[in-house]
Amino acid sequence: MQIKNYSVHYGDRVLAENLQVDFSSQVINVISGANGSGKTTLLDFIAGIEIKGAKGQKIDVPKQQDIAYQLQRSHFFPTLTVAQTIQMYHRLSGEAVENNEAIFQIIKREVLDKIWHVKMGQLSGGERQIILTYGQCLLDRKLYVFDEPTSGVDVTNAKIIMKLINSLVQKRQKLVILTTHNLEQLIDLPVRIIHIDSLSEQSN
Ligand SMILES: Nc1ncnc2c1ncn2[C@@H]1O[C@H](COP(=O)(O)OP(=O)(O)OP(=O)(O)O)[C@@H](O)[C@H]1O
Repeated sequence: MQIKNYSVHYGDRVLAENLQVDFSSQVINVISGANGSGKTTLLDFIAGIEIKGAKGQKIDVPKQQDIAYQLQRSHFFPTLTVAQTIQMYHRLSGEAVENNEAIFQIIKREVLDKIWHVKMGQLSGGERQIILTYGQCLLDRKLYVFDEPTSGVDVTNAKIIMKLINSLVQKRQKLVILTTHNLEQLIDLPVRIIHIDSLSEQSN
């Protein structure tokens, strides 16, 4: 998958100019860069959120209905329990993936079962992030996009989230793109790091 001739202009401010970004289906594609460098803007563009000022050519980007996009600090219904939240994802996706993939069963046993009847609004930020990532990974899509999925998450929970995301690539041959400021959490994982700032420098 590729984005070509990608430019973002906000008035006089040029965030990107004629960039080309290639994504691989063999590894986790990680977009890194400073605050405000345009990581979320690029994810929004890929996911089909229309952004005034952004344009580019999408090559082999799946249709919008084949993309799962998890926003940064996404919130779910705070009064639903974990069980009800997972049930909602099941209604969207069926239970086949959960039953076939060992990683789901491990996380269910080690993390979810302990908080199964707790309301989403009562969970810690890190716990909520695991539930939402778990739910996203239950969906059966071609492309999965995660905006800072481990932001504000402790080391143990970040590892769980990254294991889930990695299973999309390794076990289910899905295309995965994520952004992060925590490159150290990617050690030992098959990743391709795309430094958005240096892409901009190359095009200047
Ligand atoms: N509608 C808009 N008009 C002007 N500037 C905008 C608009 N939308 C976004 N921006 C600017 O674009 C820049 C890129 O934003 P973006 O959210 O993509 O950054 P980011 O790399 O994801 O940052 P962070 O690491 O802080 O999450 C920011 O400086 C933001 O202020």
